[in-house]
Amino acid sequence: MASISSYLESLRDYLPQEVRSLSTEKQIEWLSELLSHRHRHQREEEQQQKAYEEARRIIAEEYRPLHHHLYRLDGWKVTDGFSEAVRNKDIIKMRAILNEERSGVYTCDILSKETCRELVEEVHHFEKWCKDHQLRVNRPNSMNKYGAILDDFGLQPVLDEFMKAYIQPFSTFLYPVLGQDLDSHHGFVVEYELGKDTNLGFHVDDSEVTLNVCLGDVFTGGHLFFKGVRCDKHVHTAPAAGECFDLEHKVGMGVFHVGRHRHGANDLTSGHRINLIMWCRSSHQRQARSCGNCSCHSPCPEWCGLYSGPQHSQ
Ligand SMILES: O=C(O)CCC(=O)C(=O)O
Ligand SMILES: [Fe+2]
Repeated sequence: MASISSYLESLRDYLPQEVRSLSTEKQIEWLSELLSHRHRHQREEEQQQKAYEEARRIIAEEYRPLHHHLYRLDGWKVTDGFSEAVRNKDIIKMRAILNEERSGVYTCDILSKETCRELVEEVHHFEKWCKDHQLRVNRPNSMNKYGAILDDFGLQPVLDEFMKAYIQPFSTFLYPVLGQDLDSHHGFVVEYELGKDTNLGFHVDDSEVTLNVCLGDVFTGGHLFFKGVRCDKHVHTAPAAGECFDLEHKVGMGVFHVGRHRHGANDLTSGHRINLIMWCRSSHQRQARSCGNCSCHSPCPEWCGLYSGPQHSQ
């Protein structure tokens, strides 16, 4: 008991105010509850991870694609302008096919209608297969109850190739800091329909650069909204009026933006919208930004909308 008390003494400054005023016994009770909650949570996470890996194993062994050619890059039809610009990494041609909607957000026609339709069919085929095999479809992230992770059913290699062949050439010159050295991705679709998910809250992506391509369908509303690029330190600050704008989707059209460009999706008012999202990441960028185990001392970087000149980290 004596040693626990001395532990408690050393922890005192880190305990919440309301716990500090409790008796030693109550403090011990509070701490053991906290620890067992933490253990339960950890066990649940481990079990979920195991189940996820097992599901991926079954999918890899048993899932039969609907459109086999989508699993090879040459099976994806991109628009002529896009493929021509990218083929020779011709910056003038790449610039020419891009529309800069507002600072840092670019659009261009990327995927043919046929590839968009086939991707939607493949996702629905996979979801039906999961249902028939009583497997849970993993959702892209905590914000979506619908949609699917494309990397889960065999599209990871082709999406990696897509990132290297098509996204990297654009991001290299569009985003001189964050757009370099993309080396991994999270590829998924988001899906909206009345009665299901209808919008997406304000957030930043876990990516250096994001490509968002509208695959379908027929819908109204659901515009993307943007509210300025921010670093970790400034992510909760108010946007300036000039940083706020909406962007309408069009089937086949892709939107490039940095992951730290705060955004979301407005309410869908009718129909069905499904978009392909590639969160492209750079381990090199992440390492360069990290500050030991935390980001609290990192100075505000130049790409942040609130950058105000060089500062000294302390
Ligand atoms: O609904 C959309 O098109 C945006 C999706 C998005 O921002 C995301 O999944 O990170
Ligand atoms: Fe996003």
